[in-house]
Amino acid sequence: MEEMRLAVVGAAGRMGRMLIRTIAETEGCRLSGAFERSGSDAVGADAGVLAGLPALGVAIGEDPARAIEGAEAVLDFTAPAATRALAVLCAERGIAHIVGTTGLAAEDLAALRKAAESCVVVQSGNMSLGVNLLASLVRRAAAALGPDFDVEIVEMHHRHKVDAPSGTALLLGEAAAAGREVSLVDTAVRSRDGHVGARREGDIGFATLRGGSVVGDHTVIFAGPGERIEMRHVAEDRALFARGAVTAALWSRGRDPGFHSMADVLGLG
Ligand SMILES: NC(=O)C1=CN([C@@H]2O[C@H](COP(=O)(O)OP(=O)(O)OC[C@H]3O[C@@H](n4cnc5c(N)ncnc54)[C@H](OP(=O)(O)O)[C@@H]3O)[C@@H](O)[C@H]2O)C=CC1
Ligand SMILES: O=C(O)C1=N[C@H](C(=O)O)C[C@H](O)C1
Repeated sequence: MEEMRLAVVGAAGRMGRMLIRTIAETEGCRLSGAFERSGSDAVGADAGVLAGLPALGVAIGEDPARAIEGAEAVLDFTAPAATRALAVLCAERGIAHIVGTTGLAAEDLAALRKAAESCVVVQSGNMSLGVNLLASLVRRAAAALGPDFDVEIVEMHHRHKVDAPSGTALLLGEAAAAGREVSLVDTAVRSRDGHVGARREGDIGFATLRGGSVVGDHTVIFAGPGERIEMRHVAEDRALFARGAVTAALWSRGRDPGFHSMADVLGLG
């Protein structure tokens, strides 16, 4: 079968460069296009060279429509505004949209679900196997432990991260809420500061740490009467996320339009 053609958005970013390297080393796919924000220093550079590889013959563009022309899937780890604009472009062309961008608001997710009527959308706050397996374990633990066990989610990321809580922390929070059969919107306490009062039963709390070069640490704590369970995932390398995104792109080939999570891709759904 012909290699699958993949385009990378936000190509000069931490994940963009990692995606270019991962595509180059993965059998069955090749980079067909890459673009960056208009005015970026990376525009015009060879995508391979930008990612620390030999030249790939794909120049970084600044016109999204041209960059995704001919692609079968677009890998998108950028920012919410860029993801929303791409959702429309991918839907119009029936191109699979693999979304790793975090910090998405409810309206952004609604736009992705709308786009999924016309193309495959795979969206996840974390594309790694480990985190998606952890989420299914958290769901089971939350269902088994019940309200005597308070759920707190602690995450730490590098100093450059702009959104909080992390997409992964929210994904794990959703898993805990699903296990308890409650809505995360109704139970989440996303930060605490000052005289906030005692913890309400059923709250799902989040705490955010930022610093240094931490790739991504997440701990889900179930704190009960006299005992505590901590479930932890440590990401040591961004390649994890890039490999997950490329796996999702390959999985999307030939599928009907629809909205999917990484758990669907990995068979953990
Ligand atoms: N789901 C997952 O598994 C993972 C998700 N992420 C998420 O991916 C996103 C990116 O992370 P990271 O790579 O570290 O961030 P970076 O800031 O390094 O990269 C983002 C890139 O996207 C570019 N960009 C932003 N807006 C646009 C636009 N409108 N058009 C084209 N390019 C644009 C940025 O350009 P500029 O610098 O000019 O703004 C930048 O080059 C974050 O939301 C992060 O949380 C990260 C890792 C794993
Ligand atoms: O911004 C990052 O770096 C990461 N973002 C994702 C998140 O918000 O959870 C995934 C990973 O933890 C790295």
